[in-house]
Amino acid sequence: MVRGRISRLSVRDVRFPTSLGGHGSDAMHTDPDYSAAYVVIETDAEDGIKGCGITFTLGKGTEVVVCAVNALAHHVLNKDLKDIVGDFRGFYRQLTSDGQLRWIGPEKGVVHLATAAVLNAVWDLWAKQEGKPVWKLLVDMDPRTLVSCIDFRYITDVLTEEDALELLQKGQVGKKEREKQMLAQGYPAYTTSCAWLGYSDDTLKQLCAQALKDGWTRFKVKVGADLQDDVRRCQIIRDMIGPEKTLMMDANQRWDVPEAVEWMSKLAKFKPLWIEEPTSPDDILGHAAISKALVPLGIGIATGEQCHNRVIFKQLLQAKALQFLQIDSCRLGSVNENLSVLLMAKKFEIPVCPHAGGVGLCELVQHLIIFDYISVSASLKNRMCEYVDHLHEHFEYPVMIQRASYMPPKDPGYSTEMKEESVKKHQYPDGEVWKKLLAAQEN
Ligand SMILES: C[C@H](O)[C@@H](O)[C@@H](O)[C@H](O)C(=O)O
Ligand SMILES: [Mg+2]
Repeated sequence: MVRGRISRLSVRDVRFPTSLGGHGSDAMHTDPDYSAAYVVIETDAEDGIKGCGITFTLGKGTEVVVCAVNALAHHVLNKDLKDIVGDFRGFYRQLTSDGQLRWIGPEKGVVHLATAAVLNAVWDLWAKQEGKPVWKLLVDMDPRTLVSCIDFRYITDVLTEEDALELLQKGQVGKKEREKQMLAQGYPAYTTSCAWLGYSDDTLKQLCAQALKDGWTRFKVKVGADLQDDVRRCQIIRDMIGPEKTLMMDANQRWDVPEAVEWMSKLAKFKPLWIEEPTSPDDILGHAAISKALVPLGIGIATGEQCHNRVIFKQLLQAKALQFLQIDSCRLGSVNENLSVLLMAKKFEIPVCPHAGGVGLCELVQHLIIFDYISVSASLKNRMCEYVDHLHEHFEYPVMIQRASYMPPKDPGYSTEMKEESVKKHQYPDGEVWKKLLAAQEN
């Protein structure tokens, strides 16, 4: 089924001026322009099918990721897709272990974001050629093939190939029923879109009222910049959603460890399910200390959107530093590395609640979490996938939300293909949208 030699790779810098409306803003990222390094790979096969992949960025710096994608391109060009996916572990290893490029990683930062964009495009291409959405490609794949996509280097002390195989084989039981359930009911979601930090109280109230009308029952609010503001905003939301609905808080790495504990003790009365990214994403023991202090107050720790790689996730799990694990489809090395993290989370019995606050992240991560439910976790307890209501109109296959749940995508691929018109308009700095904005800034 898999065909063609990769004949072309292009990468573009696509930016949306979301900062103008405060969309996506938080305590650390006060002016985010949701952006992507957008990769398209083509083959010499006659079908004309292209693979599209993104990694998520915030405006400035997208051009750096674009450079890194170009630096990785020679690993992909002129390769047969059959050879890539036939030894996907080897290919992942080749990309992440480039003897020169790994010096500016390894498996972290810009070069890893670039790896994600390239691999996301490969998964999109593979799934499109198979005529299946990525989640279904994964669900239908036999456990041995799934395991052959994973690089177990650095994680065999907690997850060996044999462990992974065993977990996936166990996951086969009841798979058909769970797939049916997903197709009928979808995967539960929560919304972050009402309560970005840059929104006024009026906007917050209006969006929250609308979200309640639309059936949302789980809400995330940004905190961390100013305690009085947090108290006021959390009070507004809690009053509006009532005591039963779920509230989460997200500080985006704003605090030191003692400050996180102190601040959250003051917000505990709003009964948050979790505090997300209370401190530096690299501080594993710091997260463990915060977790130890806050779990008795009924507050869990969630983190992962800026977790470099499977090694850090391994240590967060080993150190009991998190109660909710947030995978990211563009920060980790695509499906391959996410598979290893889903399996480690299963082993440690920690619920996975993916990160999706960005452009295209909802589109991608829905595939991973639907696969996780059907083939790995088999549980919805304490689990939900983030949703943000921004920029879906720029995608060829946008997410479908019904009754506050992600409905499994049916179109082949990874839902990553962007509308050419949108890409052209938003390309930085020459697209129509940016030409206008940059000219206005000059005047
Ligand atoms: C800058 C971005 O919008 C972040 O604030 C966002 O990803 C956030 O942390 C989230 O959890 O959705
Ligand atoms: Mg977050």
